[in-house]
Amino acid sequence: MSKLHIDSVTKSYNNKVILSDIFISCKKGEIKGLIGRNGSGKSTLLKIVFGTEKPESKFVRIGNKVIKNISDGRNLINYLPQDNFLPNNISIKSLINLFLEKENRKIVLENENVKPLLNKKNQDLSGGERRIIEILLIIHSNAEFILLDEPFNGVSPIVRDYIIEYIKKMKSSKGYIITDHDYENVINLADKIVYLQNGYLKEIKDKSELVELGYMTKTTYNTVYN
Ligand SMILES: Nc1ncnc2c1ncn2[C@@H]1O[C@H](COP(=O)(O)OP(=O)(O)OP(=O)(O)O)[C@@H](O)[C@H]1O
Repeated sequence: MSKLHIDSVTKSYNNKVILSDIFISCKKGEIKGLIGRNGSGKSTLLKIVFGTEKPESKFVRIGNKVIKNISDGRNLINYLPQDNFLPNNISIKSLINLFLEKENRKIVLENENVKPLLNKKNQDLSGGERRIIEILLIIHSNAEFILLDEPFNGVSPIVRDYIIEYIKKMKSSKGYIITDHDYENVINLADKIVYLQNGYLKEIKDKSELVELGYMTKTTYNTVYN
């Protein structure tokens, strides 16, 4: 079974260590939830794994293949950035044809949420509509491992639920690392939760640890979980 193995990730900005010798792995069929306070380095970690940010050190491997840059990871790892990444002035239909391999297009072209948008241009979509298109393009790429940076950002509850169900439906064929401030849904969706703080990753075994770690107040925890 394929496994994404990420090791020895170290990154500093302006002499401040953001990531200190990070290790994280993900198996096919597994969803890892990555949470942490604002500025803890979650996006930086995902960008480094994908290859758009340069670290001081990293070791990324899928199966026996070492991934040193974006081209090594082509068809193996894909990444949904926090911010919109699709070009403007191009119809959604053309974007689907451009981004996806032929065999993966039909399922997206025939998706009930996508169909009404096919002839619209990217810049004419609402934020939530754009996020659905972006997520579907990433999930239906040939990549075996998917990194999702704030997939629920700016989407209404109904769209968020749709995305959650969609990821669950697609779970068996891919591995996911997901980060989002919608921690409740990340926690519900993920098989394992890791918490990033002060450059280190810690596996969360019990949600109550999130209070001890200062991620949420006891009041919020009691309101949400008790
Ligand atoms: N290009 C950059 N130059 C300098 N500092 C940066 C740069 N990119 C990120 N940082 C800093 O690195 C830290 C981690 O940023 P990052 O975006 O990875 O955090 P995050 O956990 O994803 O935050 P959020 O949850 O707010 O999106 C922050 O303190 C940020 O200011």
